[in-house]
Amino acid sequence: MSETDPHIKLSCRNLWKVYAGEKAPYFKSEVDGADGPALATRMRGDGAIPAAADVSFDVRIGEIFVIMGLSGSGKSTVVRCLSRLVEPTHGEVLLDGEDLLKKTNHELIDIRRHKMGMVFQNFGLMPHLSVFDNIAFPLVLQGVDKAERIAQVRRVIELVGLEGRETSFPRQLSGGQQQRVGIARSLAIEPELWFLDEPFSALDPLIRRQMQDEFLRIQRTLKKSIVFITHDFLEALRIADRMMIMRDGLVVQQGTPTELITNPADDYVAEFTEDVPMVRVLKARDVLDPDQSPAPGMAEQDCEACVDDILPLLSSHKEGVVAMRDGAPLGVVTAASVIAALASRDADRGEGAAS
Ligand SMILES: Nc1ncnc2c1ncn2[C@@H]1O[C@H](COP(=O)(O)OP(=O)(O)OP(=O)(O)O)[C@@H](O)[C@H]1O
Repeated sequence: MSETDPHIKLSCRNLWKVYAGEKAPYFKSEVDGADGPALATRMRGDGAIPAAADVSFDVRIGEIFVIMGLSGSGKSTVVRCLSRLVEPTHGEVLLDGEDLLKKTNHELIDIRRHKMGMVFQNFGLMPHLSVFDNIAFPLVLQGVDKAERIAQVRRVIELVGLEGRETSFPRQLSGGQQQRVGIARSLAIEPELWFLDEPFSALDPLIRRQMQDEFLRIQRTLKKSIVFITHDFLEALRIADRMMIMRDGLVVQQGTPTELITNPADDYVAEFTEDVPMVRVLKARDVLDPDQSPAPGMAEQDCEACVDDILPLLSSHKEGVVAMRDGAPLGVVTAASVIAALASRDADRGEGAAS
């Protein structure tokens, strides 16, 4: 059972959120063991909105779990249900095996204040407070004493690279800087669970990419358990350990970004992934020629490296690059082996989407 699995931080089980439920009430007995898609269709027919319909997934400790889907597919609803900012209609949300839906309001506030960090697309900063005070705010709510507060705010300001801007007000900062404040503020309480709802979508592409790098750097240090919403598959590809695609409140597919790209469940998933360049998906281990033996002096690269990262090496090492796993050669990547693999994967992808 997932709730006893020590690797799982958060487990969302058969979660439903039905809006307009007062017009068309749906009770526990109806959703228990129901066929999610069929019941969601019936609800819509009755004028209700099943914004989350039988949603189940796990977030493992230290992983980045990405939720994607078109506008209105239910991503924000699900994430808000995880912290009960939106009250679920039915289901279980297990944090370290304990059901948040069974907590009292008082217990919930305490869990949110001490265990959950949230970052939103519109930054959500308080305009009348300085950078320092914005970041300190959740610590004030927690009742952390002044000396500890100052030390902690300084720590997170350094972590996100905002030294020197402590006395600025949000209006004096660029979008990227404002989001750094949002990130620092959410990290100040050292949350175990970190929810990010399209945190970078308001930023221009260059800053967005820098912020993704920063985010990954911070995550390598802090190893939080993260739920991250995005519209952008390339962003998901860069950051996700695993991901989930939603449509009309339902989960369409879950897997690693590579699994979704190479084996999309349907056309909806395939459309999200169609612009993704395969050189950023395929790894050395996917494109090597296992029959070619490494020659002495050949360049080496880890078998998990992206083709995108190997191509520059291949241009200066025409004889090929040895793909290594745990210090042993797996095979040789050559220009010909890369081209052959790309051609066959593109063909597979075409078939997957068409079927
Ligand atoms: N308070 C509410 N009352 C009624 N319906 C709502 C409410 N909040 C959300 N919905 C509906 O629930 C569905 C899912 O909305 P949600 O905001 O979760 O989608 P989303 O995937 O996060 O969209 P976006 O990417 O645009 O933020 C939509 O049909 C929306 O209109």
